[in-house]
Amino acid sequence: MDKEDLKRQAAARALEEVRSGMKLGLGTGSTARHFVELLGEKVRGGLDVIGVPTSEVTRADAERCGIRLTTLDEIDRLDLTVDGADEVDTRLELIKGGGGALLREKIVAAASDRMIVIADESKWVDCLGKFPLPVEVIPFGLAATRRAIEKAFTQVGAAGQLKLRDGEAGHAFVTDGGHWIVDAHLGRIPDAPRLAKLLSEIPGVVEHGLFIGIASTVVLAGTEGIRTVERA
Ligand SMILES: O=C(CO)[C@H](O)[C@H](O)COP(=O)(O)O
Repeated sequence: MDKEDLKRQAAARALEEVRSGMKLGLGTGSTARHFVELLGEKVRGGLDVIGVPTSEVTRADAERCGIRLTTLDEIDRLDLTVDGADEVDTRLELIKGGGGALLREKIVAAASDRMIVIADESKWVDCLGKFPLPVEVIPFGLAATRRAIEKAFTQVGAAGQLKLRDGEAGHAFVTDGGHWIVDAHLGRIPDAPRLAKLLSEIPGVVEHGLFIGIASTVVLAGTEGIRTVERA
């Protein structure tokens, strides 16, 4: 079974949690896209839901699939967000933002009663940090912001290279919010909750890819089957 099959299986399991009338956060990335496609099939079969997309790419996918969309300005809370992740640890702390949508993903997940993370089992780790940690930054004063980010890493005993994410034609990658992303190649993040707090205090940092205490459930699809882990 290839990875896309596993991602789709995880997405299908999460879909079992969706009921008519729900307001849903729609994640970004290849695994979340499977969920959007499967949800679209249900919607075409009569399921009545409304979604808030976490990126322009997901907005386009959802529209193509016939899913009704709204915004967080028009509705209050969401019942459920289903999204992928780049890494998940045993405390259900996440690294997200490989696809560059971390800011909207975090806003949407935080506005949801539940967040289900869907992933293939390769995303499950003992310690976060092998996947480069995305940090969304304001272009103004980038060098100063980078220094502050590096200081935060030192404070938690982490170290590694910070690389500005490349976009098209030699330009920096630009997020849906018009910001840049620096990816931190740390290898290991010893204290993710503390690092999350420190990064949030840096003025030039818009958001970071550490999702702490946000995911309620992780659905992991592997060759042995599907495993569901709930946050303690
Ligand atoms: O955080 C994300 C996008 O910003 C994605 O959820 C994350 O990168 C996982 O993507 P994929 O399902 O393609 O592995």
